[in-house]
Amino acid sequence: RSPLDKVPGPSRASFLLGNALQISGRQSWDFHAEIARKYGPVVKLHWLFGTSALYVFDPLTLNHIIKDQVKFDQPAWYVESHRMMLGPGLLSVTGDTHRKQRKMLTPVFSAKHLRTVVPIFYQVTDKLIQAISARVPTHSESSDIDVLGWMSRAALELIGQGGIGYSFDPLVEDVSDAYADAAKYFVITATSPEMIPLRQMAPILKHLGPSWLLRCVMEKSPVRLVRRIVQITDVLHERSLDIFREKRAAIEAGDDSDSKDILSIMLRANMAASGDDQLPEDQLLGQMSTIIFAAMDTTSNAMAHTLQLLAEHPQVQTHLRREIVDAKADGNHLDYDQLHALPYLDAVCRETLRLHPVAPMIFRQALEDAVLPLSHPIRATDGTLLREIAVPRGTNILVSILACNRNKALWGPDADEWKPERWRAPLPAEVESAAVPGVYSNMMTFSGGARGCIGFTFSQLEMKVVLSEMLANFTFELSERPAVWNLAGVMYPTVSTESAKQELWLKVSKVHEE
Ligand code: HEM
Repeated sequence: RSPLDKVPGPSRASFLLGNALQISGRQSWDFHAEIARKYGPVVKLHWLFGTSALYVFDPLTLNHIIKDQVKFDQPAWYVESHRMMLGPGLLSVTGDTHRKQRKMLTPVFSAKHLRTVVPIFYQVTDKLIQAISARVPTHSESSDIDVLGWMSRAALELIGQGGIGYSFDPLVEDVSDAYADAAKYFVITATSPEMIPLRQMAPILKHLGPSWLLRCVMEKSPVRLVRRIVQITDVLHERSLDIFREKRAAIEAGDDSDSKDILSIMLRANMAASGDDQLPEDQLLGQMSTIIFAAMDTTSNAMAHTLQLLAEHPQVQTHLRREIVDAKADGNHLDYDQLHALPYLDAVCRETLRLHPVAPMIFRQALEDAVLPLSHPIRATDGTLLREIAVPRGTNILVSILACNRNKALWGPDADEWKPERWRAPLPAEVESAAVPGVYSNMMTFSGGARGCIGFTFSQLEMKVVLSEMLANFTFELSERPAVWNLAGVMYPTVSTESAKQELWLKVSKVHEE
């Protein structure tokens, strides 16, 4: 028996998998909405292999979970499986090593540094615009374009050039690159619902023996997804190693003293660090794959989603284009400050990331017995009132970013609607007083605390550069091909609930000069 048994929640759907597939299935949006509505902001779920988990979006409870990395951190299965796939980067280290890595990387994401990356972002975005223009031949007609495909290519190139100083894709021509292909399939494969039960094995597999033995087992696995992940991570690792060695040699030879990409800055900072603060080679390498993994699909899907919403709301699109075109009066690129001073662009980005948080839920585990407070008491299954919940060590916690961002008690009855205007007025008092522990605008989209998204300012800048140029050059309308969003570690669009191919089609035409 567990103290969690008193917490209300849905009944078990499967003996072995509990509610895990219901909560992580591609079309589990209704299940999320239903349990949030029916049971409130703390819900007990039946989890894998007969265990229990908590599904949480109560802001006070989240504060205790997100801000206390000693008591609550990412679960062992999450950390170990990331380590197997990406190496020891930020997502797969804990404790002091995590703190040391954050200390080294944080300055790279400062506003001071990001200003220097803006020209790199525009070089990439100009090519993106050129490439799409070539596919929208006349001024009077529109073309059906897979905007997700283009946003993904651009996002890889932006993190390639801005993150590791490497070009994967010229954009203006179609070339096939093994790394770009592998990167495209990595996130969807690694975060698919089918992988969640498999990834739980990682802490056990770690003790199987030497890494070559583990590799042999994975390569021969009867599960196709596991074999696929081995192939993908091999490609990612080999190329990362080549780039890393080339870059390090250049820096050591003094040929790369002013490159602005994250990797160069990290390598230079590492060389300058004192013995204790220095990171070993495997951690620097792990960082490269982690940053690319964390940066790519998240931002590209957010940008594609924004374009889809603008196609669905033509008036918002027109208003936003007007704001951008007016600011670009002389036709030049908008600089860092000008981009951040555009109120409507900011409102559109915030509202999209609120309603459609790209990573809809994240995992935590209680590392020791703990007591979690609740904003409001809840009625337990035995009829008593619960003001706090005793959480046994090892309990899995699903932080519902989705439910927190759509919480009607905070955002009001229209919380499920996309309304950029809500950011043009003071936010509801309930939002302000809830003190949601997210790093971004009272939302959990980028999480918070010591594990909050380190790249959120990078991502914001990327979105604003790309969206401002896309809107200045093109108009977007809905295509006949539907866009179906699927829930996963990183949500993604397909044309149907059956299709596995990530794509999002819109009718794109050139903006008419007035
Ligand atoms: C719309 C875009 C993005 C969203 C919604 C997003 C969201 C998140 C979330 C929710 C986490 C917390 C994960 C957890 O605790 O389990 C996270 C972590 C992280 N993100 Fe992002 N992210 C985005 C873009 C980026 C970009 C562009 C980068 C890098 C340039 C990045 C790098 C990272 C890293 C390295 C971590 C791990 C931090 C740590 O554990 O210390 N992300 N992100």
